[in-house]
Amino acid sequence: MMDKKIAVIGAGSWGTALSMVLSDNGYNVSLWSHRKLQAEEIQNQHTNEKYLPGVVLSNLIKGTDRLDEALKDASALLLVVPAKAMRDVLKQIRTKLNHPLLFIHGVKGIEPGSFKRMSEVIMEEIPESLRSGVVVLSGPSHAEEVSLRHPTTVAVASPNSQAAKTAQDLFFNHYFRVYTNEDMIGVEIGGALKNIIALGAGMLDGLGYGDNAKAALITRGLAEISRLGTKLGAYPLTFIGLTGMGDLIVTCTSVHSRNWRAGNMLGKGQKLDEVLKSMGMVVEGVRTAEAAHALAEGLNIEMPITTAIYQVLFEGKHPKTAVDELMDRDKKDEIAPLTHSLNERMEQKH
Ligand SMILES: NC(=O)C1=CN([C@@H]2O[C@H](COP(=O)(O)OP(=O)(O)OC[C@H]3O[C@@H](n4cnc5c(N)ncnc54)[C@H](OP(=O)(O)O)[C@@H]3O)[C@@H](O)[C@H]2O)C=CC1
Ligand SMILES: O=C(CO)COP(=O)(O)O
Repeated sequence: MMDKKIAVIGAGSWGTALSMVLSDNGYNVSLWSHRKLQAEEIQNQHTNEKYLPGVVLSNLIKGTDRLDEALKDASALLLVVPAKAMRDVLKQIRTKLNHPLLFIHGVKGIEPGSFKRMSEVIMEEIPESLRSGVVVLSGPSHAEEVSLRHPTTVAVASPNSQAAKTAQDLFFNHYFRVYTNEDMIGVEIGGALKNIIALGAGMLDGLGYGDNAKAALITRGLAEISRLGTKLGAYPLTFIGLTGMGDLIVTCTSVHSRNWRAGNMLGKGQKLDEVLKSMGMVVEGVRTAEAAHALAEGLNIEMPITTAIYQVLFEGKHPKTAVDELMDRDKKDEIAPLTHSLNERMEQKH
């Protein structure tokens, strides 16, 4: 049945966990992997041991390494590949598409080089006639916990409220509660930039600092994410929601987080190259730190924490020195700069 099939593009941890949510909701899922062996494992063994060890997948989830097969008769498509692979995968999809689909993505990153959000990349690569809407799905949601069907909340955001409602209907169930949101910019920026702060949280833990430092990092990290996001056109209140504060809490405090784990190794003195080699999964915060740093410089936005993490990642600064320098900056008012960007945003709206 045409409207009962969803194509999931990207068979890592998140693509696989979201396929489970969709199959629990009764949808046939075609889970596409760019690796033949992995597609065969999903199809024949009903497992994806590398990315979600110990989990058994429903018969409704079919593995394939053929994009045309994944897209055939699907009414919606969920993109869950690393941000740096998004444009290339979309170019491949474009050549196989012959009917309009709802494009949903669950990617928390910014395109390296262009510094574009994922929805911008989708709209550039897929002609309007071949998409019935573009939606981002984001929020505090580790794949490992979703695959155990533990209570989880996310938001689906799109300026097209009908598209967001359709995505909400696809994913909503008793353990996966989905809210709609119209602020796609805020949701994409919050989801991507929290990974930088999660790297910082891991570094603090690696350095042996405690909960005070972590709470400071999360709160002041959110302040600078909001500053940049608001300048890019986001609605300020989005950042205190699930996809802002919510995702910061889960990523900065959970051992499931790859960004936290990578940061933790860096804090303990390991080098970035060896950390990334040992992870075996995507650590989006590293490239996003580069993007956020460049965007902040271009727009003249103060993002001291992002800058410090960028310097640790790419300029060899020791994490302890970065913390010391952050603490020794000039005295500041806590709220005034936020009020300023809020007022600026309100003036733009009127
Ligand atoms: N894991 C989680 O809990 C969550 C993740 N996310 C976001 O989802 C996105 C995907 O992350 P996640 O699933 O965790 O990542 P993983 O590292 O677990 O998996 C990434 C998948 O994408 C594949 N891939 C890599 N490059 C390409 C390419 N060029 N073309 C096609 N496929 C490719 C990988 O294949 P290969 O095996 O060859 O590397 C792998 O199957 C990220 O943006 C992440 O931030 C969002 C919420 C939760
Ligand atoms: O975004 C996530 C949870 O909401 C997953 O974070 P990591 O990519 O750091 O594992």
